[in-house]
Amino acid sequence: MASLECLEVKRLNHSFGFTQILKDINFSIKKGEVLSIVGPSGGGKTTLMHLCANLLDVQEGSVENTFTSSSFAFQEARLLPWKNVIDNIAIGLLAKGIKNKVAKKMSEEIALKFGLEKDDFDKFPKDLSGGMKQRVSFARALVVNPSLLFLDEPFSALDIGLKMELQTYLIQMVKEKNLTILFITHDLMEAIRLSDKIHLLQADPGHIIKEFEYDLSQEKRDDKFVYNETAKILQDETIINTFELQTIGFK
Ligand SMILES: Nc1ncnc2c1ncn2[C@@H]1O[C@H](COP(=O)(O)OP(=O)(O)OP(=O)(O)O)[C@@H](O)[C@H]1O
Repeated sequence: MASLECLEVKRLNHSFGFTQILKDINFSIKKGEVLSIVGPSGGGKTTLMHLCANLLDVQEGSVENTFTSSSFAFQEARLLPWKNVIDNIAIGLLAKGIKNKVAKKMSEEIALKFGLEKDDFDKFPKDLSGGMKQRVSFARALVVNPSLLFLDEPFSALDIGLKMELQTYLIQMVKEKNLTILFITHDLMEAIRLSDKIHLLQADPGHIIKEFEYDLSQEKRDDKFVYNETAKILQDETIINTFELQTIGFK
């Protein structure tokens, strides 16, 4: 039986003060899909994600979310400074009513899976590198086994090795657990590596101007596929205009 879990965005408009940020946004995400919203800086991607994730009140239009659970990872790890690595990871589990001892054990297991070491478990965020913080942030988001994961530029501050490692892990989760992802990025290569669908958000006000679809399953996408598809998309007239690539000599 097909899953009924779905996120549906209809005729969404959003303004801050007198400035319209989003205009007539429509899309839906089904269970197991990875949808990326790409677009230039300031175009309204984060605002759109916050509306979808119920972190911001909808002013006009609707967001219907029937996923059973969701979690987030952001560009900055947003860890609680007064909690150590394991306690930061365990937050969502404890909020779900899971017993302290079990939550701790689950957090330790996922911490190891995400490349943290036993020596790191008692460390506080101030004593972690940026990459370690992001590992903790991913572990915290995934330990609750979410049905829908919201990702807002979570890789942008990471080195290429860690980026690939975390992306490979996500792809594995999509395949094994049918994880659904709404992914915000301005990195086309990243979007092509991970997404079933890419929606291009043009700014002023932010609206979806074009959609791209990729059928090849993510675990089969090698570097050649990603480079070729990125080269192709960079020649797309709408992409060139949206990212204003002609002014920097890409044409
Ligand atoms: N709380 C707020 N109050 C007023 N203006 C805001 C608020 N949040 C965002 N904005 C404005 O809305 C516009 C879109 O911002 P948003 O962060 O959604 O864009 P973005 O596409 O995610 O950008 P980036 O890729 O740089 O993170 C920007 O002009 C920003 O200054």
